[in-house]
Order: sequence, then structure tokens, then C-alpha cells
Amino acid sequence: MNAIELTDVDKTFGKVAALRGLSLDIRAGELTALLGPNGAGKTTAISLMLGLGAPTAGQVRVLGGNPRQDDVRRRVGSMPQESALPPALTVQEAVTLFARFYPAPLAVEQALALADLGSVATRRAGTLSGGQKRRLAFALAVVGNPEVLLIDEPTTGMDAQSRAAFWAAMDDLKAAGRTILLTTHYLEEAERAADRVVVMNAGAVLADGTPEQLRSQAGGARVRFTSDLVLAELQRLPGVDSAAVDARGHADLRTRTPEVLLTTLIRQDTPFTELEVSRASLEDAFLSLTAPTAHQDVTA
Ligand SMILES: Nc1ncnc2c1ncn2[C@@H]1O[C@H](COP(=O)(O)OP(=O)(O)OP(=O)(O)O)[C@@H](O)[C@H]1O
Repeated sequence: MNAIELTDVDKTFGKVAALRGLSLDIRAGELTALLGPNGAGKTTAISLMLGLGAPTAGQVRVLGGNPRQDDVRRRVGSMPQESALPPALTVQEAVTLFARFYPAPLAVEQALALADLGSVATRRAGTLSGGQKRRLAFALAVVGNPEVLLIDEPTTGMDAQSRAAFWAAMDDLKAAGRTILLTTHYLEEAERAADRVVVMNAGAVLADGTPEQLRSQAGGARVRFTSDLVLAELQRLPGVDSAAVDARGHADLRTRTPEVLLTTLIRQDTPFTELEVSRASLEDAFLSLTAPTAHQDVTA
């Protein structure tokens, strides 16, 4: 079942086309990470899902209805990139106030615990640090016990401990059957937590799959070493999908068959040092998808 369906959605702001024929289904109960370079249209897509604007063309359905209807909005929690928090209220008061807007909210203590805010519950929102403000925004997003959570760059500004607490909360919410869509520029976090990754560019979907599927699109492995080989020689090695080499002879290759490549280097007696072989990461996939020529350049 789909919790969210966008069909052929365009959204323009004056002359800027933020979304161009975006079609996207978000399955219920999954954690989907929406990735994309700055300006790809992620925040615009989320704002339409929140009913904050209407699409210029196409259709947006959330939980089977129009996201601009109150009965749909009450079932959706949101954590925007920047939230206006009530500065004079304490953390506990703010969460208590938000809980009253919803028919079946979480207990205030539970929302505070999920957001790891117990120790600052009596502090005024206006005095919180940047990371603590993000955690309060998260508590306000979850306190209504929403079926769907839309979260824009949740961990920006959070320290390592708050990040860990945030991802632990995501696990709890997923286990409770919630549908989560989040944007992030931290690809390692997306790789670990997401059931599915959608990469957007220029207002449309560029790639869509599990983290594993996207990684394999990027090529199986990254092989780095230092040698006297020039770019043309590196590119001729068997199974090389892309190659780069810098002025000091550091080679950076993508291949689906690293064993064949290394065997060839050894057989042809090419001296090499500083060998590193790693699996392609989601970041590699993201970079090759959004900037296809990036790895073919000769970098100085
Ligand atoms: N209210 C607006 N008025 C004019 N242009 C807008 C408006 N909102 C977004 N845009 C433009 O639409 C495009 C998509 O922006 P959006 O904020 O959705 O991207 P994003 O993927 O969320 O980027 P980021 O990673 O930087 O947050 C950009 O070119 C942006 O400048």
C-alpha cells in the first residue's frame, strides 16, 4: 500500500521549475530517504505532501486523500528544515501544547524521550542550542502520533550523540509501523537506515531503489593505488568502468571485477603501492548519478 502518491507533479515558482513531472510512490511502513543536490526539489516535494501549497500540475495524494484537508493533516507529522519554535515556552510546555492539537497524541514524556530531551525539559525553547532546537522540532513532529512523518534534513546541527538518538528513534517508529520520508545530505546515515533511497535531480526522480541496488549501479568496487601508470593505461585495464589519476600517480578506479584488475596488475609486473579496495558506497552512487563525468576527469 502507498502512503503517499505523487503523479506527474509540476511545481513552478515564477520562472523557476522546482518540480518537473515528479512521480513518486512512498510505501506505507517504510523509511525512504530522499537525496539530491541543493535545489533538486526535495523541500518543494515535501511541502506539497504537507499540503502547504498546491501543485502547478499533477496530483498529490497522502493517506488516500488531499494533503490540504484537515483530516489528512492531522495524521501527518512534519519536521521542517527551519522551525519557528515558541521561544518563551519551556520544552515540556511546547510539546504539551502541540499534543493538544491531535486526537490521539503520545504521552508528553514519551515524545521527550524519543527526542532525547528529558534533560532540558524545563528549559525555555529560546535558550536551546541549535542541535537541541532540532530535537525539539522532532518532538513536536512525533507528539501527535502521526502515521506519516515527513522530515527535512533532521540531523543537521546535531552532535554525534543526538544523531545516534535520532536514528534509534527512527528504528522505534519504523517498528511501530510508521511511514517515514526524510531528506538528508548525510549519505552514510541514509545508507544505514533507509529501506529505500530516491535520488532527485532537477525536479524529477533520477534513481530509486534499495541502498544496495543503488550501490551496485555505481559499480562494485573502488580500487585505489599509486603507480606510474597514466590515465590511458589505467583505462585499458580489464573491467575498469571509470578512472582518474592525479599528478602524484594516485589512481582511483571503479570496477565490478576488482580481482581481475589486481591479478592483471600483478601479472604485468606493474609496481604499485598504497593499495586500497573498498565497496562502492551510496555516496559513490550518488556522485556518479548526479555528476556522471566527475570520475572521468584527470584531477591535479
Ligand atoms: N518559494 C520559492 N520561490 C521561488 N523559488 C523557489 C521557492 N521554493 C523553492 N524554489 C526554487 O525551487 C528549486 C528547488 O528548491 P528546493 O528547496 O525544493 O530544493 P532542495 O532539493 O530542497 O534543496 P536543498 O538541498 O538546498 O534544501 C530551487 O531552484 C529553489 O530556488
